[in-house]
Amino acid sequence: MNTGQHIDAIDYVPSRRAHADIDRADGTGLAATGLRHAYRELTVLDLDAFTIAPADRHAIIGPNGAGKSTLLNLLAGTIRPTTGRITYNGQVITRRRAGWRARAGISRTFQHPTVYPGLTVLDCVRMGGYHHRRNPEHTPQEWLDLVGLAGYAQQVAGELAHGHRRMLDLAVALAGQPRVLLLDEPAAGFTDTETTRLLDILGGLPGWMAMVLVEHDMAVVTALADWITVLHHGRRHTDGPADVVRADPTVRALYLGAPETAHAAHR
Ligand SMILES: Nc1ncnc2c1ncn2[C@@H]1O[C@H](COP(=O)(O)OP(=O)(O)OP(=O)(O)O)[C@@H](O)[C@H]1O
Repeated sequence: MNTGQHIDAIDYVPSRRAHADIDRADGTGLAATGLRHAYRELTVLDLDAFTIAPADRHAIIGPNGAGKSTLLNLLAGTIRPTTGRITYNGQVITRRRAGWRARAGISRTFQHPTVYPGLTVLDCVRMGGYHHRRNPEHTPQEWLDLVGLAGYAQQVAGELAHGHRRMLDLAVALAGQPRVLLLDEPAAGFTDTETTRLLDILGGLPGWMAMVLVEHDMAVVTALADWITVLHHGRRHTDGPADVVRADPTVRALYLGAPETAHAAHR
């Protein structure tokens, strides 16, 4: 066990979500065991287990630097764990790169969207769905319609405003026809109108699509998630059904601050 200074600050808490959840789903789903990530000697994430079964809507919350994006990056394959194992539908994918995982059904959006800035909006979505080009569920234009960018198809992606760029990032991820959608602060920097639109879009996605949501905005978490994991200094502070975690006095005191919103804790 690593003894990095970050991690020692909080007790180890086993997940309330058993690996039986994956078994219940006939072995399908995304599962990590003994997942640890360190930068040099500093461990920034240390989780015994983390599982996503089909149709799960799972939010990861916690203060800045808690390890939320690190966990998402490990699941997406953007970074590799220092130790631990990740499986997807029973297959070990720990060393698989992000592109391989996207083709296998694990797509993600970014905290800072990195859409192909020189391509048109439409071509970005074509790229996102490239591996399904012979048998797409929807055309690129239909994905743009869904996210409200129908009128921007021929615009250069790098010239989009922040909110539109985020929506494009989502369309690119969806064009990959994910079974697991990883969302890194999808509502960050959005106006209330854009957040409402985002919630409509995400709430309208097929029920079988699993979602892992890193988000500071508790209104978004409440609208989308049925399960919450609270990370603190890289460890699971607690997890459980969304309403139970939101009512937990320690979570409220440590993280939520003012009722109903986490924004205050992050500003
Ligand atoms: N490339 C890196 N090199 C060194 N330390 C890093 C690196 N990336 C992240 N960290 C550290 O890892 C810890 C976890 O970072 P991470 O981005 O996962 O936190 P987070 O919970 O997503 O935070 P936020 O809410 O601010 O996005 C932080 O202490 C951060 O400074």
